Amino acid sequence: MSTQPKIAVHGVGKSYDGAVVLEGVSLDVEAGSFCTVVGASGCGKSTFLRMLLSQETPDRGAILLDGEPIPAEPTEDRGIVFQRYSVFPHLSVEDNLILADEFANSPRLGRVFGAKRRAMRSTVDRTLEAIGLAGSRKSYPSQLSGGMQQRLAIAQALLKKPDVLLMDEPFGALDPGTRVDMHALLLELWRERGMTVFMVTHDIHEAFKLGTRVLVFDKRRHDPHAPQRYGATITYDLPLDRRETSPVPDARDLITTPNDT
Ligand SMILES: Nc1ncnc2c1ncn2[C@@H]1O[C@H](COP(=O)(O)OP(=O)(O)OP(=O)(O)O)[C@@H](O)[C@H]1O
Repeated sequence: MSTQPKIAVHGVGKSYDGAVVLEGVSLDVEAGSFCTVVGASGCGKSTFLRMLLSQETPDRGAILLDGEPIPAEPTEDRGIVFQRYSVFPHLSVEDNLILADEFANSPRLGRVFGAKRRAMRSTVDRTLEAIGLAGSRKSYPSQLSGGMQQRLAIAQALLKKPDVLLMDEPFGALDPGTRVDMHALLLELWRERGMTVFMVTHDIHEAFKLGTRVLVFDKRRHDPHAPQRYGATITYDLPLDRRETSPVPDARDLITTPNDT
């Protein structure tokens, strides 16, 4: 069995206009991991995610995907879900999912026919049931609640069957009840598909509930006279045994503030 990590990050750093955002970020992630990413606002979590998607390039260091340098452009095998719904407003619920599935099955043409099309219809039907939108299949996104739109966005990303799913606060705008439903759906699909997931969240309980590994981003060094001099890195990398209920630490013990140093 190969022990090659799915994603390997070696000494990655990133600055914007002279301000260091990330420095010395290194980690190996095995396929099928569910990494949750937490840290103070503005510490570079989204920047890190955008680098994994190739929407952003590191200034230094390297990122490897399956042992090879990560492709320079975003690719279909790396799906992304943002906090705000990224669905097509001019397509119905059903057509949004059909389009995602067509691209997964025929990335060049975006169209499938015959038996493949019938199989795709049944996948879309099952997905509509799973996300509780079967009764709204003909509705347009503007006719759905925020929670329903976000469920559609997540289902759309999952139907593309990405190898690596990148999620930036995907549940941030949802009410607590819908959040719990979406957690269950995401965990079910993650287990079924064996995807490698990175999810940024501000909710430490969500991080510990969903993750098999919690990554805490924070600054190791602070210069009070030049706050932009140092960037954040991974200060805690906490593997979780999901068979046990791990106690959730107090976030204040994990994330320091400049006054702590
Ligand atoms: N394209 C860009 N150009 C200039 N500065 C940027 C750019 N993208 C991010 N930044 C800066 O980098 C820093 C980190 O931003 P990032 O969005 O990665 O943080 P974050 O940890 O995800 O924050 P939040 O939790 O508030 O979403 C911020 O100071 C931000 O202003």
